Amino acid sequence: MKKISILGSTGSIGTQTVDVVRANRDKFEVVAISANSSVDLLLEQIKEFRPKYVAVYNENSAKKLKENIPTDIKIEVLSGMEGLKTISSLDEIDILLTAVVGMIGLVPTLCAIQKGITIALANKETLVTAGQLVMKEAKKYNVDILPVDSEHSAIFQALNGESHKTIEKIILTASGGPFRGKVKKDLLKITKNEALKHPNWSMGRKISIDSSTLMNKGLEVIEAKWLFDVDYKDVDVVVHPQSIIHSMVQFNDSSIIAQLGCPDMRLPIQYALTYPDRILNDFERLDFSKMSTFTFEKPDLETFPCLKLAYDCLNQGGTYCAALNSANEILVNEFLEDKIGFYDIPYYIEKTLEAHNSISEPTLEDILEIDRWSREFVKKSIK
Ligand SMILES: NC(=O)C1=CN([C@@H]2O[C@H](COP(=O)(O)OP(=O)(O)OC[C@H]3O[C@@H](n4cnc5c(N)ncnc54)[C@H](OP(=O)(O)O)[C@@H]3O)[C@@H](O)[C@H]2O)C=CC1
Ligand SMILES: CC(=O)[C@@H](O)[C@H](O)COP(=O)(O)O
Ligand SMILES: [Mn+2]
Repeated sequence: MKKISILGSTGSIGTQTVDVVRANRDKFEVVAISANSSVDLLLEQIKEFRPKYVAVYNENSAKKLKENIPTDIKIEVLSGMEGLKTISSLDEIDILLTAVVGMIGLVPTLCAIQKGITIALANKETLVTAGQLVMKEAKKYNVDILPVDSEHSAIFQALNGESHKTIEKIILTASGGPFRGKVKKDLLKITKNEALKHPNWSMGRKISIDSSTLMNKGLEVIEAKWLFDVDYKDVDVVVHPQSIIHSMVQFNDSSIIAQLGCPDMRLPIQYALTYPDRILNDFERLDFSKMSTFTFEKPDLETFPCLKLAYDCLNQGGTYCAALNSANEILVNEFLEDKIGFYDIPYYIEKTLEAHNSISEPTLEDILEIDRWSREFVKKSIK
């Protein structure tokens, strides 16, 4: 039995993790769950899985949950950042599946690493914000960071048994998002509902908007750089609208190894939870006889400047990626609240990056301060 704690059990990745656990009750035990404020869903998960701990970030929601837990259920209810840190670093857990959205996942993930707990990482913003620091700590505490993001799981699988020295480049596939093939003038007035319609994946709202701007791919280039310890110039992006090839690795003998599958996040979640084993499931199988086309294109950096901004931040180093991420988190939120337009996202990110004073070799405190500054800068700039 692997004992699991889930950060963000009520979201898109969180509920699919719960599905994987539900199908394999003999292999996994859910020890702790958490969310920001989704009390009703947490209550259902508590009744079904009987975890020992639940952490609710929002204090009022924590209070509400406590009042509604049936008296015959024994569970410790925690709240705030302390609650997230506690359920991430419990002595009794084997693996932390981090599926919160945003860099709020950073500190709890670091706490888990410092306790030697294996990380199944969906929360890409953690590595985007503090990749250097997180990977350094993981090395120090000899902790595996197992990717859940579909592209990174594909790369991880392609690298199985290979020597790091032989990697020539990583080829990240991108769906192109809902606006693939459009040009800037078509997108000036698009709405959040259009941006939320991802062609292949059903995901949370933040990552869906990131996919529509191609910022998701930018964040994934940064994530790949840190996870696989490669130069960012060796991470290429190719648009593959079918989302069947989840990513590829090219080796020094010109061979390319890819991982393919139907778009279903339960597969990379399951692989991270069972690694190094594979287990049987009933997920849909690919049928090549029914697939007529596999296509590939170059990403359009003029229409989707966010991807280029992410590469620029990697080139600059220091805290540029942290500033990019925090600005993007605020701007996506503003876009989702109809307060700004689609192209305001790259516009204000660029303004933030221009005004930002980068710190090389940042500490956690430096990164948290850059995060605070970037958020405030963006909010003031929008006003
Ligand atoms: N969805 C997908 O298919 C994929 C997602 N990812 C990455 O996985 C992460 C999660 O994405 P996704 O599942 O789509 O996001 P969702 O928005 O669907 O879910 C987010 C989860 O985080 C919780 N949460 C939000 N804020 C806090 C907080 N302050 N404290 C504690 N919990 C919080 C939410 O709780 P509540 O319900 O209370 O709001 C919810 O459980 C992101 O980093 C994303 O980029 C990567 C690859 C694919
Ligand atoms: C499922 C997953 O891993 C997402 O990150 C997905 O890749 C988003 O699709 P895009 O390729 O459109 O960003
Ligand atoms: Mn992805």
